[in-house]
Amino acid sequence: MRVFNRPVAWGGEAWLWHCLRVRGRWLAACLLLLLLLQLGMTWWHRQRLDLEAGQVMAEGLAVAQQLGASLERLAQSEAPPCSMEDYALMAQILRDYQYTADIGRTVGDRLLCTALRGQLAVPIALPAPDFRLANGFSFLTAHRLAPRDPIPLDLTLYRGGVAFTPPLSFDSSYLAPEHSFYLLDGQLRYLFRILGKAPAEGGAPAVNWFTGLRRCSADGILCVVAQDRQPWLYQQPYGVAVLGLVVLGLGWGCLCGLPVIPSQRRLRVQALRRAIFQQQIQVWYQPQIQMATGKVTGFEALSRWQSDSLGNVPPSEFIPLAEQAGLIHPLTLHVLKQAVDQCAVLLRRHRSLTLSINLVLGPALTAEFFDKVRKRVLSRGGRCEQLVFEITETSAVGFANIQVVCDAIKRSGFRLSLDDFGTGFSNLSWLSHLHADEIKIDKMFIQALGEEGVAGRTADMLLSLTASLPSVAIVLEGVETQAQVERLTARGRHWIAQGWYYAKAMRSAELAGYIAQHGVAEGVTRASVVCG
Ligand SMILES: Nc1nc2c(ncn2[C@@H]2O[C@@H]3COP(=O)(O)O[C@H]4[C@@H](O)[C@H](n5cnc6c(=O)[nH]c(N)nc65)O[C@@H]4COP(=O)(O)O[C@H]3[C@H]2O)c(=O)[nH]1
Repeated sequence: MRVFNRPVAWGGEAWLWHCLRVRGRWLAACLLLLLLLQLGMTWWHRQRLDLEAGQVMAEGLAVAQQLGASLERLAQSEAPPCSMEDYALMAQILRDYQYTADIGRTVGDRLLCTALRGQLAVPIALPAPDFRLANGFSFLTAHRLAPRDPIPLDLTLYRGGVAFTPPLSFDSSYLAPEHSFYLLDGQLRYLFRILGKAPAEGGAPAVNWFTGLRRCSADGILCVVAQDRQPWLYQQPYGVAVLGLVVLGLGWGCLCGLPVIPSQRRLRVQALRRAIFQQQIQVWYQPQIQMATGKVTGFEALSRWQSDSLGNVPPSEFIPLAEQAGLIHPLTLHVLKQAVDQCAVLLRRHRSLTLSINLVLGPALTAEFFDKVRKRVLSRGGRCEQLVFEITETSAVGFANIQVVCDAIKRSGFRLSLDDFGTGFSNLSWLSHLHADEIKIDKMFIQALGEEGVAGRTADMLLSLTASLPSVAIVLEGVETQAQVERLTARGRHWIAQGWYYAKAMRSAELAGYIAQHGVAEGVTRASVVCG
């Protein structure tokens, strides 16, 4: 009997509900944090863009003001167009206003002269303006006056005067965004300046709210669009979605103890559960031998797990795992059924043979449980006294609990064996209180036999003690060598040995052959309890 650990009901569904119920507010907090972070970053980003848009707006307004003032001055002149006086004024204006590249006179849609070109031999017909403002100003963007002009100029027309400015002075919206950028603060930005086009009139490029902004002057004459050329992840809607998922995943995973990534242990428990319920756990049998005669008295059922994914897992690993994961009772049931069924013929044929089963103490080991086992044994033609339940004293579980289970075992007519005797917390009073039919001396003592030191002396003491228990069968575990056998038989007690010297655990098919070869010890079984 091993320690019965509290079963851990921790399936996928339970975990999900646990996370939702217990961790729901943490997840909400994560999302809120993400939202605040996003809002904060966007606010900070727009503040910077706003500042830059303000600078460009100031420049644009300066251009607009100078253009307006220069053309206003020309319009107020009384000098006849293209007269000497007029040229003098135009030259003065060119000097006064840095943004004005040239200035000229028009009549109707024809350009007659400019300050730099002088009187044109043939007046140039100007195309219709691109746009007009209510205040009488109209604009022509990127216009070449003559086919051989090196660059197109922007033209502003006002009451018989025309001012020439370099291209993009008041409208760069006709350029593709990737061609229109400024280098500000070492960062590449799109900056559009639209002079003379109120946003309502169209023409302003569409702005992604996350990556850019548009500012227009109060009179709507100048608009500036500032936009990041290489937006950050957090500025893009899909980026926000990705960030959201990452934060959600991390929050969920961390706060729920990362069960998303199944631990090695979880994987092992899952594999073990499958193995038990799909009956992949095999039961092997290790013979128990009457040392005096070398004949078989019985055999112990031992679980073997050859897992597809984990390979051969020894019982020392999967039995404790089954206990911790609450799977030990299903495992016991499986072993019991398989063993009783596989050994039915042997047990029927040899009434003195016993079948030993390991038990782990737990609440499922009730009188009803043993009653069901009893019925199964009887239905297969066996006898209750042929079944030995081994309990281990390795834990300080309440003695009262142990006694209840032991009483149920005895009342059902089965035999009771104290396994690994000497290693646990029990004291000798257990022997009298539990009415054990058998004691199994742990292999630790057998292997220490003859040694100097505590283990050797304890082994000696335990073996001497057995002499005072004539009605209890003594099974010596872990007998491995000829020397051990000789030493033990020399002590003159008819012990039963279970060890590799005689045989290792084997399949049921091999067991029949082994028994046939070595014979069955008669009359070893003690009290014959009638159970059915
Ligand atoms: N070094 C050495 N070892 C020997 C020798 N002779 C036998 N053994 C090993 O000693 C163990 C005896 O079983 P146990 O004391 O009940 O100890 C068992 C038992 O407590 C537990 N166990 C095994 N199968 C089951 C099971 O189906 N149910 C439960 N509850 N426990 C089981 O796992 C323990 C270990 O089982 P196994 O690995 O099969 O190890 C077995 C057996 O293979 C020997 O000469 N030398």
